[in-house]
Amino acid sequence: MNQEESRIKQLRQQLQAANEAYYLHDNPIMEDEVYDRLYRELQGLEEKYPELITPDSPTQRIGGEVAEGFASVKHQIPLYSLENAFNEEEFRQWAARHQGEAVEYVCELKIDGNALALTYEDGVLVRGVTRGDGETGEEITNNVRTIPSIPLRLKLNNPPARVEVRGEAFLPRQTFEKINQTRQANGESVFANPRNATSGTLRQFDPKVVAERKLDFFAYTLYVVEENSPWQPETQDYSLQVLEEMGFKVNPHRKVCQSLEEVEEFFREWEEKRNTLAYETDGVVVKINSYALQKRLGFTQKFPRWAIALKFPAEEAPS
Ligand SMILES: NC(=O)c1cc2c(N)ncc(C(N)=O)c2s1
Repeated sequence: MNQEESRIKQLRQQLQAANEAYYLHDNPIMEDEVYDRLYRELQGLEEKYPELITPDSPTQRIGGEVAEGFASVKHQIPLYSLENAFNEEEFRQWAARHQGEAVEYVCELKIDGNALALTYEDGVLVRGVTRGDGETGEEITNNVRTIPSIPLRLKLNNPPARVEVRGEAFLPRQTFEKINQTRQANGESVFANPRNATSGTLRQFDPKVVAERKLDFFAYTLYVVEENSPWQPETQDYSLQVLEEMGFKVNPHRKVCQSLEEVEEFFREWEEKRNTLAYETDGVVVKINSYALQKRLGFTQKFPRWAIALKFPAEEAPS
């Protein structure tokens, strides 16, 4: 490897580490002007040696020309919807349907955004698709690549051949407010809420517009497609740990619960605290932790039997 190649490799590692610290851990390790200088040096070297450009280089996030439209793509693994429970009684009824097993639950915050399906092959992001109707979505890979908290390459040395990740793209409240202020200043219509603003942004034809909006992403489902991979998780809680190791942002406010009472305690805690968060959450997703038990319970026509969304009461509109 000649001197320029090793400099390119070093710059990519430094910029990737800086991105991760800033976007995943909200803990910058580099001043902006240093980042910009290193980024420009990498761009210069890649312009000089275009054959050395790789799809996961930090300079390749805002690629693609303006799309004409989005292709329809069938999800390899459908994105399921969740059954809702609006009160404790409905939650208890759901739990009674599979009671009798010593069940461990995982409670996660339900993020009020737009679900995305990501596909990685040999550790590299190859496709990003909207939820659509759960079976078929829109292929928006160039837009997904601009989301800083979505890794272009998994941080694993020996990644599985194929990995499917699901999660929620969202806009933190402050980012949402800024977008609406800009739109208002430009005489454009404003978005009603962060979820609509996220949806409108994901379906922009110009990736540069998407990049400016700085969408964020929490991963919450991992499918390691090959059976005997060392990364094959057996529980939801372990899946979330593997997703973090892979370089995804995973919501930290989650809890493994050994009883229904613990689940209800987690729900009440976050019903109280949710307005302290930088993003909107409309409930708690409760899943049975064991994948073996999830598999045994399976799905109804519409929902997994092993998960439920406990919805927070709708907030009073500000008077
Ligand atoms: N429709 C679904 O299956 C889900 C939807 C969501 C959501 N909006 N936010 C968080 C989770 C999660 N942590 O599992 C899920 S799962």
